[in-house]
Amino acid sequence: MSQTPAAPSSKPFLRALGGEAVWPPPVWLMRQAGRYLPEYRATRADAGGFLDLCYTPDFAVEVTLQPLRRYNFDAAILFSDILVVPHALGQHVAFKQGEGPVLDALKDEADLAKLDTGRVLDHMRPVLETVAGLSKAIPETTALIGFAGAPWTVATYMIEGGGSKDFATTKAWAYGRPDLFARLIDTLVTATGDYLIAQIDAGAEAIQIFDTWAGALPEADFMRWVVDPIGRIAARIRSERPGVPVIGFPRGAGVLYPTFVRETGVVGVSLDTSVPCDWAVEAVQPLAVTQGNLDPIHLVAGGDAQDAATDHILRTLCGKNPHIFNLGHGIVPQTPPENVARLMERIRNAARPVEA
Ligand SMILES: Cc1c2[nH]c(c1CCC(=O)O)Cc1[nH]c(c(CCC(=O)O)c1C)Cc1[nH]c(c(CCC(=O)O)c1C)Cc1[nH]c(c(C)c1CCC(=O)O)C2
Repeated sequence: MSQTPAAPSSKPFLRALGGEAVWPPPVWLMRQAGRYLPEYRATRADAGGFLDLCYTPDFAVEVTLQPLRRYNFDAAILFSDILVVPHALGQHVAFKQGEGPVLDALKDEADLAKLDTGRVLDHMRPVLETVAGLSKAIPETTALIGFAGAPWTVATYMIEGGGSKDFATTKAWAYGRPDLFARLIDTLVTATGDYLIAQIDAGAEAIQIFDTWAGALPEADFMRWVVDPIGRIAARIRSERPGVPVIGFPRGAGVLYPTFVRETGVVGVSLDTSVPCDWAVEAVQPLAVTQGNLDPIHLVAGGDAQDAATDHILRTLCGKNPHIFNLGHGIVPQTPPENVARLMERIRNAARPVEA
């Protein structure tokens, strides 16, 4: 029996992930829902705590839609956080205003043994309800992105008990007790895979896996703790939910970006701000659909410098090869919303570069 090929999507973001050099390039911004928007701050105040916002579908749907209303982005990203996975596994997680996340740090084997993958999907019910609500609420041409943190980055928060400058405790586990650390990573691969498959079943059309701290590891450990776990999650999605594109974000991977793409099999890869665009055209675009990589601080500074940096990405990464316009990391709270409007206008009105 021959399979009917899927109808080409009317969603520019999904067309780009399918390999089409869409013009103007589809655009969304990492952390597009957040504190730079006054309407986000108002909803967050109504919700109470940050986790209440994540676990109350009406609020979470509302804050996901807020940046779409202003800027008509090509994709919506589920409003949640990467740290709902440790929370779902039974670890204590809190978000303190002005302090960022605080977790009860995992100290030993006994703490590891308490993590329970069996409770993840039940815990995530409200988040999955948000995904289902969003898939009905977003405009027809907007794609819905589900996401999770990568095992390595999530493990750093679980072991350090929050943010960290040098990940010294996590690295000491990874290097000194790789057997124990592998158990944590395996737990996260299972929980994250279950959670992402459930997001797809609730309506997510693409998945992004955030490995914010991938660049902290030397090569051999990058292969073992970044590439291998993300590769296993991506392979599971390919086999259990074929056709749903996965975007990896191995922030700080540098010259290992091509290796990351080849070894994980991701369809898309998000380039951080430090990746030179001309290098990415040669080294990464033949292997995957790229996304990125405007410095989020350009959206703070604004003006001609923002325009010039935007044009550089449009002229190099876009037009010839499929590319999704985005930032190289999340938008920051001090961003003036009018600079995002300026960016959108610049991208949507740009003339397609003439092919050399
Ligand atoms: C490392 C990481 C986290 N969370 C995330 C990452 C990976 C991406 C990256 O590197 O930026 C991912 C994330 N966090 C959030 C989203 C929502 C969707 C979106 O992008 O719009 C996404 C995709 C909401 C959030 N997650 C958080 C906020 C701010 C919370 C508030 O309203 O006070 C938002 C909107 C809190 C958070 N969450 C995290 C930290 C360190 C903090 C505190 C620092 C900060 O406030 O930015 C962990």
